[in-house]
Amino acid sequence: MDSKHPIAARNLNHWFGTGEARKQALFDINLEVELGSLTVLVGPSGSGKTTLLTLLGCLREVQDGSVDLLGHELHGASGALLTALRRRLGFVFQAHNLHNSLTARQNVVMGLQVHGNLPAEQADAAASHLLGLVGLGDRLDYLPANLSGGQKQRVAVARALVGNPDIIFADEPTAALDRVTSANVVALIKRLGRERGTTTVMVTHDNRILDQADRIVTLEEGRIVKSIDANA
Ligand SMILES: Nc1ncnc2c1ncn2[C@@H]1O[C@H](COP(=O)(O)OP(=O)(O)OP(=O)(O)O)[C@@H](O)[C@H]1O
Repeated sequence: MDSKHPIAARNLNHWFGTGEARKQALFDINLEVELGSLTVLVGPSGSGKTTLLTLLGCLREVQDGSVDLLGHELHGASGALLTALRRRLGFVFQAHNLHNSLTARQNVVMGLQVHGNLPAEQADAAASHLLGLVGLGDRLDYLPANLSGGQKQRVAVARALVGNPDIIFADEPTAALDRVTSANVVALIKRLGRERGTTTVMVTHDNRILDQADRIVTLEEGRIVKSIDANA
């Protein structure tokens, strides 16, 4: 891999549908993401942000062009390689996909299980620690049904981060969070970037996050129309 860029997309195009209904959603996307940085994708509804995020995150098949992720080409990659790469990624999407029969802590522990078998005590401790960091230290044993939307979102954030991923992909992760919690989540992501070189790519319209971003990439009608390096 180009060690400075855990993600590099080149001449990336993407289409949905077939025949008459076939419609191009992304046009000639070129993007390099710096190691340990926070990159934010913005743009109007339907501009292709989620499509791009899911392509970079191995959640959608690359049809045309190239994505180099952690030193591996995703275009034409085998299922086994994609599975191995996904284990190195953390995802926060709006549909939290929490398990309703598991407590907050057990849900976060699930985020560790793809990484092999940590002793249960250590896994519990890591999950409790992360839940404490997102302000849910007093809700460890609550079921999702007894948590608010914002609290469930925080559980999803903790689950994405607990496995110490190389890259975090997040779609509006702070949408349902209050100001303080949102700031905490962003501070945590920034700290992971500094201390562990964790790279984050996030779709968001949250101004509090835009202020903290290293790069802001604007999409319009499937094209990158602006890319601002906030540190330049
Ligand atoms: N599964 C799909 N099948 C067909 N078309 C799709 C599919 N997913 C997205 N699209 C289309 O691709 C384009 C980009 O959608 P995408 O969800 O990436 O936009 P977005 O910028 O994330 O929007 P939003 O901010 O509303 O979430 C849109 O025109 C959308 O209708």
